[in-house]
Amino acid sequence: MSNANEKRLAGEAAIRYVEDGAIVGVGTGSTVAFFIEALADLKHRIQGAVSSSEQSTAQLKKLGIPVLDLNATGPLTLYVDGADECDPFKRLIKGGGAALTREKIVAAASEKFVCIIDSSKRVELLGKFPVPIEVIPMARSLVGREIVKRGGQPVWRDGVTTDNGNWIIDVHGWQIVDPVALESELNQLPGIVTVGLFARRPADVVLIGDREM
Ligand SMILES: O=C[C@H](O)[C@H](O)[C@H](O)COP(=O)(O)O
Repeated sequence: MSNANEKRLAGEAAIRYVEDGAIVGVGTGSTVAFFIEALADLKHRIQGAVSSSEQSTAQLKKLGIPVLDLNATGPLTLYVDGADECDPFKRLIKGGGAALTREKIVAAASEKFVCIIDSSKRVELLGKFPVPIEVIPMARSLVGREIVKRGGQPVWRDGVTTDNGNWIIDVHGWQIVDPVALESELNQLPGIVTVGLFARRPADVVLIGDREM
């Protein structure tokens, strides 16, 4: 089966976690786009969605799904999002689409995180996909030097500005044996807004195509 078909199946399968009357946390990316399409069929049964990016907001609005402000909703029951890599413990690399900061916020506000992927995203060890890090622009070089000290090769995603007005550094060359420790350590560095490791708060459910991992 092609990756696109698996993404579609995963997006559609995640619908079974949506409860009547829910406010659904919605991630970003090509897999989530299938979920949003399927969610539109249920739009009269939900209150709306909290979006993790301008891209998802545009799609949600186009399909007539109300987009709500996280500050007004309180905790969410469900967050659905894709990933760039997923290890056997449901720990993830995210941020290939530069939406990692809002994604991590909405994930943190949600009781259950359902991650939807195609089988190419499954790995034993995280790190083949470069780890995205959102940085405050003036801290780009500082953060880059800190990454080099930790054995990574930082590459500035030149030309990309996040929805929050920041920049992205992609870190190549890490084989991440302890993603929780690395995420915690990087979170302490001045200038880093968000690390694209979702290990301290991994997914609760991973759907690869329409089957649960
Ligand atoms: O910033 C983007 C997100 O973290 C996406 O969830 C991730 O890049 C996966 O995207 P896709 O579903 O397009 O492979």
